Amino acid sequence: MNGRVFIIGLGLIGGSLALCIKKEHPESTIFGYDISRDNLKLAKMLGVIDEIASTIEAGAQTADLIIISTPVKETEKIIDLLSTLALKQHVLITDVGSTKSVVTNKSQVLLDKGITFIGGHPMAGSHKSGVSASKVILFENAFYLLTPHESIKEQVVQELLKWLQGTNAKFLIISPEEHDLLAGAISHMPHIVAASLVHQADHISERHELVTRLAAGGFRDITRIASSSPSMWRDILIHNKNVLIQLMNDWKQEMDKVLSLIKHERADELYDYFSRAKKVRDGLPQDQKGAIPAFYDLFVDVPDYPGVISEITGYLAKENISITNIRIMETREEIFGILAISFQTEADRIRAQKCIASYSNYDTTIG
Ligand SMILES: NC(=O)C1=CN([C@@H]2O[C@H](COP(=O)(O)OP(=O)(O)OC[C@H]3O[C@@H](n4cnc5c(N)ncnc54)[C@H](O)[C@@H]3O)[C@@H](O)[C@H]2O)C=CC1
Ligand SMILES: O=C(O)C(=O)Cc1ccc(O)cc1
Repeated sequence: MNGRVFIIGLGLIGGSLALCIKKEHPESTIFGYDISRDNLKLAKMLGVIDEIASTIEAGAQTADLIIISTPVKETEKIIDLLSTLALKQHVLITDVGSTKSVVTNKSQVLLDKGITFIGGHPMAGSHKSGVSASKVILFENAFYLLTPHESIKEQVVQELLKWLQGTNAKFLIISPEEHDLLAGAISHMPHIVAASLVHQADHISERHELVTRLAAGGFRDITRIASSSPSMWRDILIHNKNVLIQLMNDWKQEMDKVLSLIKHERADELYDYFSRAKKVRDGLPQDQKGAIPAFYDLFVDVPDYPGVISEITGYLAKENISITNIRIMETREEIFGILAISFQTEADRIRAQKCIASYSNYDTTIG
């Protein structure tokens, strides 16, 4: 498509969408604005945008598509500002925020003026922030939820889908309320729980220094999302307050139930509790991206000697297999092998397994 795309907020998500749109529509012009001048210059330097807009006003007025990819509280203010500007008659405005009810309610100021706004949420990302973390494949196979108001014509939704085709995401239309309940359960709650587990371990470490070292394995993996941007998550939780109050109360009740089972040593019921959770968890789809991205991990059973990482990465480099993370596990408990390597795709993991088998005698297992 040939048009002017204006991205407000050039971080991980705004930058990644810019790359996806440019890949699919090379004839379009992508220009951006960010409150941080340094970020803006970096986005231009990295080739994520074609042009810099000096202000939101300057960028918005000539745009055919406007994507608001700022923290959700800022998105509200930007929608207010956009509603005061003289925009192109057929401009399409969307956002990428992790909450949808507050933002879509706010978008009424645009709809009242005949300006189209379609709420959006690409349900993929990372605990990393900033334009330098943007990737063209970030949304591949991920769900991308859209929450158009019922007054929005199908043809306009199709136009937005066309712009966003380069994400290779799976688009679903859903109501803002349903979105917030689902995102609350599978994304917002896990972030709260991950942060709380980190706090708990941190308190214990005041008395037992060893806890930090022992926390290197599974604990580190399940609390990875506690490394996400604190300001982003502060805003998400406040926006989704009503849903989260309900979900957290349910969670507290659930914890009380488990506490009581432990206290009274109800062995059979505890077994059932874990057994039912295992069954549900084992049944989750493995070949698609959820809100919290999966990593394709491969564990390599290697002797713990200096130089082992470069030996393995050397084999992978010979076959041009890129990795996203590599680490020595500090515990052998529950996993076979001590070198954990993460890949972007399942195909890379399979190639890596074959590659390591052909260059060495090290055993590998899939995590
Ligand atoms: N990080 C993730 O994994 C995901 C985040 N989201 C949502 O995407 C949005 C952006 O998140 P990220 O890209 O991760 O954050 P980020 O921190 O990487 O980028 C946000 C950018 O917005 C800029 N910004 C802040 N206020 C601004 C304003 N008033 N005007 C212009 N620019 C402003 C910041 O300087 C920053 O460059 C958030 O609403 C978040 O809820 C959605 C899906 C995944
Ligand atoms: O891996 C992580 O840190 C995530 O949880 C990614 C993420 C963050 C926010 C979203 O609205 C959707 C996905």
